[in-house]
Amino acid sequence: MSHKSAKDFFRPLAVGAPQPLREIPARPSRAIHFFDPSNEKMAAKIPAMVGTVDVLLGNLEDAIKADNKVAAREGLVKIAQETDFGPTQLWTRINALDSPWVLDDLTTLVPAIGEKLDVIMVPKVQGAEDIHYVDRILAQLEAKAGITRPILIHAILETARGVANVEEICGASPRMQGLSLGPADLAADRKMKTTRVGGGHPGYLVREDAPRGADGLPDLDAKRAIFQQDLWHYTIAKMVDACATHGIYPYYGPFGDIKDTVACEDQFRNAFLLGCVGTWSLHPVQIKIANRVFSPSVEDIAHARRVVAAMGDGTGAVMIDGKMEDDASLKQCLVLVELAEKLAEIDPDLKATYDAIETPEA
Ligand SMILES: CC(C)(COP(=O)(O)OP(=O)(O)OC[C@H]1O[C@@H](n2cnc3c(N)ncnc32)[C@H](O)[C@@H]1OP(=O)(O)O)[C@@H](O)C(=O)NCCC(=O)NCCSC(=O)C[C@](C)(O)C(=O)O
Ligand SMILES: [Mg+2]
Repeated sequence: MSHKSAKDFFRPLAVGAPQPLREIPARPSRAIHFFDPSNEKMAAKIPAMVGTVDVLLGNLEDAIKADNKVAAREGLVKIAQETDFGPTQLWTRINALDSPWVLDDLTTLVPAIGEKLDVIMVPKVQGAEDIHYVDRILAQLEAKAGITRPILIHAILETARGVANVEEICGASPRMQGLSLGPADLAADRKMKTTRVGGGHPGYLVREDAPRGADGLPDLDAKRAIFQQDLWHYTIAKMVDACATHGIYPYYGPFGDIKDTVACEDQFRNAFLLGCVGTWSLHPVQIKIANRVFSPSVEDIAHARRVVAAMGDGTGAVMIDGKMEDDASLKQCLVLVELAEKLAEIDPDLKATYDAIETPEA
């Protein structure tokens, strides 16, 4: 595998293409809300959703019928041209690189709405070669269309090979913005035996030991607690490490059981706690869940500010509520405080909530 020299990594890949970014901005993206631009009823709702969700994503790939692929592409162009997105980001998910639609997706979208598109999500990414292909063609199209800032790339991990190559994918281009989990395709590709779109599985569990009976032997008839485990823990943790290593952002992905808002919130929170910055929303009901979960809680911010106040110059160790805090726990607290500040910039309700927190004397 040949790698570019350091001096060439940030060179545009086409004459006249915009300068690649040296750092990917940490823009709030708690919910990436999917819509089908060929579905007129759904598309009509999009302009009113601006400002209520961090990212609106016009989906062109799976979940769009083959007969509607052109209508979806054209519908997205129309919505993008007619809508002022304000603080809300506009993303798209293009068709897979081996599909008959992807070339037209790119050559249509970039000249028509390239200035408005923040991020292009590429499905079923297998390795760095897929990112290199999209990277070069975007540069050519941007140069031709006179686009002034680079369109970023987001890869969905939904094949075993993609997961195995996750680090080279993250480092393949300065356009790489982040990664999402594609649990349905990934399960199929790995031959996992779940038929669900994300979420846990009742068969994937650990069981409490049997209690000892009067004879000192395990009572195998006793009722024992079981704890469902997270099928996606390994992959999410791997994604988080790869993204943090490369300065880009990890996201959960779809939760297909739309009606089970409680389990959805649990799955999203697991991802938040492990380091993800956001998730997908497939239905309007999931936006509120994602915004709540991926915004630090009032309790977390109150605690974090106390630690920040108590730690002074950040060195040494102090006791707060019986617990030791030191340089490292200060850094943990700063992750939450800095995230809250970023979110408060774009979410006035959240700003009011955080502003109202009284920070007691340390
Ligand atoms: C699940 C579905 C079919 C239920 O659709 P529904 O019409 O049955 O739902 P509803 O509750 O009856 O809808 C209520 C209202 O909300 C609207 N609505 C409903 N959804 C949306 C939406 N997203 N955005 C905006 N509006 C929406 C809908 O049009 C309706 O409007 P109305 O009250 O005026 O009649 C529908 O919500 C939908 O199609 N969602 C998007 C699905 C999607 O994008 N799937 C692909 C991503 S997941 C994936 O690809 C996997 C992955 C990563 O690749 C891998 O793991 O491998
Ligand atoms: Mg998929």
